[in-house]
Amino acid sequence: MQSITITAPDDWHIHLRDAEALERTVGDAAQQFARAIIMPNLVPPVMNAQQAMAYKARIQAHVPEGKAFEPLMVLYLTDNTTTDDIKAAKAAGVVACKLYPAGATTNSDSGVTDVQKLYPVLAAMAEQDVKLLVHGEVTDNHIDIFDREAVFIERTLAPLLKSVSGLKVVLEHITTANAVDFVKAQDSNIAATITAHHLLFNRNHMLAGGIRPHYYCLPILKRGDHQQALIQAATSGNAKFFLGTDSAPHATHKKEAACGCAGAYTANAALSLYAQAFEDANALDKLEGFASYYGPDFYGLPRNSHTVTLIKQPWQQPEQLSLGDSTLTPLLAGQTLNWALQA
Ligand SMILES: NC(=O)N[C@@H](CC(=O)O)C(=O)O
Ligand SMILES: [Zn+2]
Ligand SMILES: [Zn+2]
Repeated sequence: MQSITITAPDDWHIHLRDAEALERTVGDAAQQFARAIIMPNLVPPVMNAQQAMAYKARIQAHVPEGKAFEPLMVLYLTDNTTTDDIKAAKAAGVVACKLYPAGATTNSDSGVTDVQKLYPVLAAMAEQDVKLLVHGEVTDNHIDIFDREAVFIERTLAPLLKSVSGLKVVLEHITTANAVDFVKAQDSNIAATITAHHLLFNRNHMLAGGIRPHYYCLPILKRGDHQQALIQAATSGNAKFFLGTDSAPHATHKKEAACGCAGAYTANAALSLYAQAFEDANALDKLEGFASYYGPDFYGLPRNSHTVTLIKQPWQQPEQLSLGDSTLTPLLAGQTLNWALQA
């Protein structure tokens, strides 16, 4: 049987939510990954060190017996974040802050309305070596949803990088050739995460032959040529591109709705999905760098010392998974996945 053994991977962008969701989300994440960057878009958001540490403890309480899983905590930047918040966060072990342009995505209403006003806070982050993680989309109604990432890069990210020096920035869940080209052209302080679903799918999967809400996430799936650029970047061995699932649970009834929520749940099958994408690109030998080396290297953390093995053994992605009192539909529900994580 074909198999591949790699250094244990980490997830550099995941949504675990809170309360009764944690049993599902933490269980799945800990099965697949040794560490994860925990997104702070709770309601209300994780805005200070104290909230981050309390959230971390709630996550840790749900790590299954016998599993080691380290949540890496992130603050949610608002118009009111101060340089003192950054110092306190750093002292508490928070590794990054997340910039959500207000209104850009799920639970981003408290996000930043004017990024320039935040430059002093970003400068404090650079000084303290707290990373900036960015949801890179503009929110203007008149900008086409398929162009929002490219416009954000030009209009917001490029000036930000020129104005705040020394800041380490991850452009999260990139979806376009524009983002790939931009990140490649910057110095080593700028990197990007790529999801499994943006490697495996393009907007045809979501829209041709019927509208498929479980493929709807933000930034939205783009044209096939953008997908090809992402595959090329992820499998190139360029250390600026690394794994971030953006696994984001929403109850099934909230996705299969007249106004469905944005987010794809991939945590329970993350490594199977990435292995498929890399195999399809004939690049399984590049999976370890992408999944297990470049993330910790960028964050200045040690690589994991244990390994995991993936075997080519078909299994069926469940139709539904429990999520507290509700159910969620994972990506590719009911379909056969070729790669399995060895227990
Ligand atoms: N990616 C998504 O479509 N949704 C994420 C938010 C985000 O990462 O933008 C969520 O929290 O549901
Ligand atoms: Zn996002
Ligand atoms: Zn996300």
